[in-house]
Amino acid sequence: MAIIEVHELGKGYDGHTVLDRISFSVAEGEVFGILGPNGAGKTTAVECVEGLRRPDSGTVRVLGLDPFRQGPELREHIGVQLQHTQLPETIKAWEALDLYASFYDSPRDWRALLEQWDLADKRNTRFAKLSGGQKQRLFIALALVGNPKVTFLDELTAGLDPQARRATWELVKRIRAEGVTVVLVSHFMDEAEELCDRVAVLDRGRIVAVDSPAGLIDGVDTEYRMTFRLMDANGPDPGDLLGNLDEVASVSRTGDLVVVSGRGDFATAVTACLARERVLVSDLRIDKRTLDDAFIALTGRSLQA
Ligand SMILES: Nc1ncnc2c1ncn2[C@@H]1O[C@H](COP(=O)(O)OP(=O)(O)OP(=O)(O)O)[C@@H](O)[C@H]1O
Repeated sequence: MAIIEVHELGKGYDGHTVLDRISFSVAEGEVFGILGPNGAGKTTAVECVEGLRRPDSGTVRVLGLDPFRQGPELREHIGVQLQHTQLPETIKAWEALDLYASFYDSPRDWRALLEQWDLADKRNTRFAKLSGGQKQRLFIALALVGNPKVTFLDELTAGLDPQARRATWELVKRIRAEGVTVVLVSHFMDEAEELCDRVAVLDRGRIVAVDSPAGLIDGVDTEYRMTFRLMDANGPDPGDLLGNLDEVASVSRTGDLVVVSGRGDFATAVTACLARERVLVSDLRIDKRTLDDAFIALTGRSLQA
């Protein structure tokens, strides 16, 4: 069952279109990613769905409610972690939870949330004195205190170091395991690949694909990419040698660096050909396609650029 339905949602600022009639739906219980580069319109889209911004056109329904017109009713059932959530520096962890709980008719017991998110010994610690990871867990607890059916997490891991990001991913998996639908806004491919059941790829205000991460990767016409350096830059041209192999889709060269993409028994075919032609190479690396490759295939540019 769809818990969120977005149909032809349009939004612009000062005559400039930011969302160009986007449509997607989110099923109950899934982790749904909205993925795109900075400025693609992700926050605008999600804030229209949360009822925080008024769409110019189209319809949005969350749990059957219109977020803008039925905001107060809807907010009883959603949990939101905004991109730039802040709390007063001196508020204690328990006070923040108690305050947020007071906004809802049937909140969860925040004492249990403190336990669950490993903050029990920090209940009297002021917000400013919490570590980055503890603040992150407190924000998640705050997003869950209203006992939501859907929670929105916007750039949850921006600014965190790799270890803290991975720890946060585990938290998202825990939210999902509790049966809460998660809408995750991110510009990190690896995060979406790890966490999302389905992803909407947003680029310049348009949705260019909605699929599972594996489905998006399958859509890329090549499976592997090999890079290597030529030890003799004046030797035979690798494009001529490799370009005719059935397994090879493309060959590009910049100086002594060669990038070859292909599918099937690609690595064997390429290395056998190089050996046969006595082409010596170094720094050889083979990568399997990732969501980033799918994004490049869909939009013509990298998300990480
Ligand atoms: N309130 C506003 N008034 C005017 N322009 C805005 C407003 N909010 C966003 N924009 C513009 O709309 C575009 C999309 O912004 P939005 O924050 O939705 O993108 P985003 O994909 O979430 O980007 P980021 O990852 O950088 O947050 C940007 O060009 C931004 O400058």
